[in-house]
Amino acid sequence: MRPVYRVAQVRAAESALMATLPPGTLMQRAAAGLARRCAVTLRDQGGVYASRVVLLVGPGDNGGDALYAGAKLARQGVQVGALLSDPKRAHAEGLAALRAAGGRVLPDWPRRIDLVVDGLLGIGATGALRGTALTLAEQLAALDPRPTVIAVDVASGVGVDTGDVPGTAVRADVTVTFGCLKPAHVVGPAAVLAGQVELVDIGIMPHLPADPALRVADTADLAAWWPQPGPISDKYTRGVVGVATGSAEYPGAALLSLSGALAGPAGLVRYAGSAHELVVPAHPSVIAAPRVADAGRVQAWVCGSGLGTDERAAGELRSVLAAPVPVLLDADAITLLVDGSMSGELRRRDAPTVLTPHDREYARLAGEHPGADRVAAAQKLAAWTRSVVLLKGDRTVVAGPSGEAWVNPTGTPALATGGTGDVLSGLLGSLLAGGLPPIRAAVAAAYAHGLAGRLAATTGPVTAVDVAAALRPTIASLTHAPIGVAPVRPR
Ligand SMILES: NC(=O)C1=CN([C@@H]2O[C@H](COP(=O)(O)OP(=O)(O)OC[C@H]3O[C@@H](n4cnc5c(N)ncnc54)[C@H](OP(=O)(O)O)[C@@H]3O)[C@@H](O)[C@H]2O)[C@@H](O)CC1
Ligand SMILES: Nc1ncnc2c1ncn2[C@@H]1O[C@H](COP(=O)(O)OP(=O)(O)O)[C@@H](O)[C@H]1O
Repeated sequence: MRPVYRVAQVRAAESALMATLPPGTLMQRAAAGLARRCAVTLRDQGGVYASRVVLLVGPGDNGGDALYAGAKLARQGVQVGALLSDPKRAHAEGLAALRAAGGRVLPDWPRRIDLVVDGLLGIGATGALRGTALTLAEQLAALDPRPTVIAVDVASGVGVDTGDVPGTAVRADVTVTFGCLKPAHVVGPAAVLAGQVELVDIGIMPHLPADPALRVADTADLAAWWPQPGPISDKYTRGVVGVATGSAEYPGAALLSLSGALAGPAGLVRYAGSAHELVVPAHPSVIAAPRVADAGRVQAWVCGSGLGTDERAAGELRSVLAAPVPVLLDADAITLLVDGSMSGELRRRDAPTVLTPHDREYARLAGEHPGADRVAAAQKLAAWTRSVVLLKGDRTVVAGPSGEAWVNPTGTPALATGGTGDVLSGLLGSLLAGGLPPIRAAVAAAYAHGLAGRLAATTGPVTAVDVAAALRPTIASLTHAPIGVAPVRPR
């Protein structure tokens, strides 16, 4: 797990550490890491010596980092020029260091540029870019050919704590950040503008709180969490997932959510719904019944996609909500919840509930669009519904009722195609049935689903069927599941 901290947490940790160090130490550490990364990029592009670097320098310490890094590069033979957004307020010592190393302040953009270092704004940014900083960012975006851009700490113009992009912002190829990740690196449209994020350790980690604002799962988490069968497992002890999706009208939703469920760790998949005669020929291992009440015992239910919103569907949803097991609600189940008649059943549930809305479903449930702060939006709905909320998107957010929040790093636009949400819900339900706590089940499902989308995209345009098929190799590689039979050693 990689922790992510908000600006106030970072500032507090930095202050605590700075009190123990000579003034300027942290900026020197930051600038050294930044200069190292710039030199690597220049080397990859053909050479450091005599390459041309433009520093965009704002009025704060972010500009100071850029100036000191520029001074280090100038000493390695790089031609470094600085464009200042606010010359009177540019970091004076940094500027003196740049000049002493042979760098200079530029009156305008030079013609040849190998690398731009964006030091306009860092964690002191508020709102959309304005003034000369905005002009410089617009001019940068218009450069042709586009030079490589390395952002200092964050790409200028993004909402650091939210990942929102309220106006024009710099698009970076690489962001060199200091101390820890911030939300703008991992969530919302800002995450895309960050490019590849590299973390420079400046020593603040021990001063950061144990409880981060946000967490990002990694492959080690997935390997540790994914339920695995053991020698004494049977199909029931591995967990049984019930899938109440699809209908005679929308049988595809049933087939897709079942294919997601069948890729998960549950030992048995049951289906309940009016598509029951259609599902068994496609998925012979599934036990199918017409209604939830006839389906038999399960350890988790998945309900919603393709279910419809008629009386029959509402009745099935009531049966699912009444079950004392974890329940995942998606699509039509969310629509059915919106009219409020089942909100009592939802709030009274003792067993966990997971809601998986996309933005329009979120707006229907919450009465407002998720807005600029997607993490806060997911946390708010989670607290209000006492559920785990998986808010879908390019960087899917998972939040629990206690405020714990995660963001998924594996998403891909290839998943923006009909039915992939059904595959996700089936997989997530199987993880719930397999015994994973609901936040972990949601995080793990989104992670594997994103990777499966990426894998499916390597062989052409992606459909939801391709994503479901790609789940198997993805999960095998994530969980190091043994493939084949271990060789028996001759005695
Ligand atoms: N603290 C530490 O220990 C370390 C910090 N480090 C570095 O410091 C960085 C933070 O520096 P910082 O606090 O000086 O803020 P920073 O982002 O450079 O500038 C803010 C100024 O910009 C302005 N401004 C704001 N919004 C604007 C907008 N939308 N459009 C235009 N202008 C806007 C605003 O001025 P205003 O005009 O509003 O008065 C404000 O004064 C951090 O990201 C990291 O790089 C590293 O060295 C490691 C150690
Ligand atoms: N632009 C995008 N980039 C990355 N992932 C996306 C994008 N658009 C949608 N997704 C993902 O694709 C899935 C779509 O789910 P959903 O909207 O429920 O579709 P459906 O109802 O057709 O199955 C979700 O996992 C979502 O996070």
